[in-house]
Order: sequence, then C-alpha cells, then structure tokens
Amino acid sequence: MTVSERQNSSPPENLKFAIPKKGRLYDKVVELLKGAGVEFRRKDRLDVAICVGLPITLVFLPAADIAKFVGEGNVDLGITGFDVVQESQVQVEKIMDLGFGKCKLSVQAPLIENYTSVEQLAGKRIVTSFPNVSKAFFKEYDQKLGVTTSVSYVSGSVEAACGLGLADAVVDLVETGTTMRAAGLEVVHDILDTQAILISNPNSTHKDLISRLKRRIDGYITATKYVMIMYNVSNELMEKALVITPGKRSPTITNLSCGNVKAVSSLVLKKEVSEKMDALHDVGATDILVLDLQNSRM
Ligand SMILES: Nc1ncnc2c1ncn2[C@@H]1O[C@H](COP(=O)(O)OP(=O)(O)OP(=O)(O)O)[C@@H](O)[C@H]1O
Ligand SMILES: O=P(O)(O)OC[C@H]1O[C@H](OP(=O)(O)OP(=O)(O)O)[C@H](O)[C@@H]1O
Ligand SMILES: [Mg+2]
Repeated sequence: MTVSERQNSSPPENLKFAIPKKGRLYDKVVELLKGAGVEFRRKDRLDVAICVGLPITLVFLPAADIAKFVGEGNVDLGITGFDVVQESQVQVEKIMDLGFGKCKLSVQAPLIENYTSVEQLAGKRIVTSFPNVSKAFFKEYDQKLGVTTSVSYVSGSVEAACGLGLADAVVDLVETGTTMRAAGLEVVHDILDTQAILISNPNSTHKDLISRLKRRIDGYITATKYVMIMYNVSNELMEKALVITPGKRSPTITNLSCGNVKAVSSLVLKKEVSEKMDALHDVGATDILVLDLQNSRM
C-alpha cells in the first residue's frame, strides 16, 4: 500500500504524523500521544487514524521507513529512532529527544575471535540492517588501510550472520546485550547512541500545530520525570528542609492556621524522591506526601 492510499480517508488539510506500526517503540509512542492529549481510535488492521479534536492524521508505518517519509514530505511529522534517521540519509528537522528506545548501534564480533580494535575488521565481511551508517563508518579505515570492507544488508536477526558463516562481524543495536551474548558476540566498537526522536519535514506548512504538539509532549515528559512532594515543617527547621527541596524554580510555602508550622510543596525528580523523603524526615519535617503529576506546562 502506498502512503497516498493509506491517507485516503484523511482530510487533506490535516497534519500527517507517522508513528511506528509495531515493535519496540509502539507502546511507548501510544502512551506518549495519550499523555499529550492526542486521542485516536485505530480500527483493526488500518494504518491510518484520524485524531479526535485535532487536525491530525496518524499514519502507522514500519519504524525503519519513517525518516524517509518525513524527509521526502509524504508526512509532516514522525517518531522513530535516531539510528533510522542516520541510516535514511534524509534531511529532517529534529524537534526533540523522547527519552525512550535508548540503545547503541555497535560493531559486534564473535567473542572467540578476541578482536581488540575495530580496525582489525576493516576489509572483512559485515552484515547489518544499517548499511549506510556501516559503510560510512568503515570508509575511514578502508581509506587508511587500502582495503574494502564488504557490507551486506539483512532486515532482521542480524546477530545470526556470524554463526551462519555469512559475516566476520555485524553492526546492530544493543540494549541489554542479551541478544548479542546469546549469539556468542561482543561489542568491538560503539558507532552511535540512539533513542526515539520527534522529527519534522523542514518544509511542513503546519508549524503552529507542530509547536503546539511539541509543548504538549514536553509537558507530558516533564510530568513523568517529576513528582510533587508536600510536607509540614516548623519555621525553625524550614531552612534545612528547603535545601533538600529547592524545587524546579522555587518551592511554595503556605501558612497553616496552627501556630509555628508551614506547609511546603515542591517539585522533585521522581528518581530522587525516596532519598528526599528520608532526608526530610531526618530534619524533622512531618506529614510528607508525594503526588504524581498528570501533565504540565513549564
Ligand atoms: N533492543 C532495543 N532497545 C531499545 N530500542 C530499540 C531496541 N531495538 C530497537 N530499538 C529502537 O526501535 C527502533 C525500531 O526497532 P524495532 O525492533 O521496533 O523495529 P523492527 O525491527 O522493524 O520491528 P520488529 O523487531 O518488531 O520486527 C529501532 O530503530 C531503534 O531505534
Ligand atoms: O541488547 P538487547 O536487549 O538484546 O536488544 C538488542 C536487540 O533488539 C533488537 O532486536 P528485536 O528484538 O527488535 O528483533 P529483530 O532483530 O528481529 O528486529 C535489535 O535488533 C537487537 O537484536
Ligand atoms: Mg527489531
């Protein structure tokens, strides 16, 4: 199915937003869109969904194709991995990192061969789903050593290539390293760090809507990183407590009707909250509560 056929039911003036149709990024992207108030209903097997209350049509595509479609202007906006953007060799505008889909694109070779430098693989056989990035990477070594590294493409299960005798090394994604180790491989060299990113076509006519979406996504991502901590503390101990919870900008201090105590509320990073609660308890704060944030604009 071509992109234009996928878009048949889409109002032509809508912003077209490509997101992965399945795979590693799918669930996180759906959660992010929900958090950003981008509501849609995807009918069974359909690759197009029109959003509720926003002039946006979502187009569900393989993650590996999304940068190309954004770069060539078939869609205005897309979410895919930075690795895909690099491989696709198209001009897109990076709007923001999204903080998930984090992994590395690495040269991996059989542990048993004990390669100590990636230079030792120049001139050998590489199998990968990232031929452009791999060729560009090995070019420098090829020129230096006067050899030609052979780079062949496979679409998946890349790690199997060495075991099958098809490759001396592979270039593929590594997150936990489980797949790589199971295939008896080790990292010889990291080529790039990647994560999911929001990209747009530089000539899109939907600049205002793209800015609005960016603000919404930013707001949601910030809300997922922070929690609101609230506690009571006496005037004498206030200074010590505020050192622990200085807030993102500044804490809010409210008078209580009973005497010498004030209520404080402050944003803290979710990953630091247990430590902060312990520290607040230790300086004498009481009634310490932590509230999740649903969303934000900061
Ligand atoms: N193990 C991983 N950890 C984190 N991010 C990953 C991992 N594997 C892939 N990604 C990211 O997700 C993007 C899409 O990869 P994904 O595996 O979902 O696509 P696919 O291989 O086409 O799909 P599938 O694996 O379902 O066949 C990659 O380009 C990369 O940015
Ligand atoms: O380091 P790990 O945590 O093991 O993750 C890395 C693996 O994840 C991806 O594969 P995926 O599961 O998407 O399968 P695929 O190779 O068929 O795309 C990637 O291609 C690696 O094989
Ligand atoms: Mg995959």
